[in-house]
Amino acid sequence: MYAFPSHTAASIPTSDETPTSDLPPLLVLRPLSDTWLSALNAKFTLYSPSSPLSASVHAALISGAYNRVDPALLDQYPSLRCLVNTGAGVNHINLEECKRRGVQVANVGETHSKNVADYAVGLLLDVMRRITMSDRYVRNGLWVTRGNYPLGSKLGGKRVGIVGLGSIGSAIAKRLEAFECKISYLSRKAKPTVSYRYIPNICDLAAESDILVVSCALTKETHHIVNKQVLQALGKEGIIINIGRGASIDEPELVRCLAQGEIKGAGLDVFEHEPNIPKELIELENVVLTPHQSVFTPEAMAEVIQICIANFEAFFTGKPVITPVVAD
Ligand SMILES: O=CC(=O)O
Repeated sequence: MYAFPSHTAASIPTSDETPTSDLPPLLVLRPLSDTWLSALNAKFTLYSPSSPLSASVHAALISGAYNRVDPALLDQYPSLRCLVNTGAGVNHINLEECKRRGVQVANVGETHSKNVADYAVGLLLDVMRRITMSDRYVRNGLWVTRGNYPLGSKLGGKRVGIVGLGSIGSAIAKRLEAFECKISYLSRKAKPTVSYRYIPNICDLAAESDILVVSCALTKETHHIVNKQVLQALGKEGIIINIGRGASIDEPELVRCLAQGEIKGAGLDVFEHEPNIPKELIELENVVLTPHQSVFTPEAMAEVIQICIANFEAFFTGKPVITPVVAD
């Protein structure tokens, strides 16, 4: 999922039982690039999970890709009081268990929202205007032998249903307003501050949309929120975009609907069992597939490092973390 290059957590110089620095100790439970390592090394003494002292460290850096934070993991590190997650989604963290054990949890707040929103619009334009498909067509020499590629559809003016109008969904809506799209949304509650239409039922939202964009957090309530009925309500001309979490869509059902022409196309950056993607999906022409990368830009990464450091600095000076995640 998170394609951070180079170092793995195991390659962090393991501080031994006699710390040689006064910098606060930090357990690193995720792979790190050189940029991360040098930024963190300047502020903290880094411990890898294999360090004999790891069980006594109070703060840890984690990521959604590698760390399911469940009672078993928390048992291994009984001294932990602060976890900072380098992403936005926290479906891999048992927040109630953290709360029960007095572990503060932070993520990176809204840092990723604009990047993810740009990417969602990019995927949508790609699917509708068939950009990747046309690229394949040209590369395969088919322009010469078969002539022009079939027309894609216009995005402007389409009805877009946004599932989850949090900071990512709102940033997507704002971008799509510029395309004169008609925006409706589903979220836990209607948002009095927005003018978009609130449709509290997902099947109704799909039935009233040409495009469904999934941008909600993955929770018990949103697991497979897009199921067979929703896809059927979206209909044969419908397009689905997912930049949230794969398991918000019933993936086998999505593949079946795409293959049988029950919906028109999909742009997917997330999947149910990453990095594994159903073979049938890969074989389909009407989809654009990318490897869970909507958050990644160098600009976002620089910001993420600063936010993670600021959270740890708050924790180590006895203050609450600055971008807390709270259990519902
Ligand atoms: O998917 C990425 C994130 O949760 O930040």
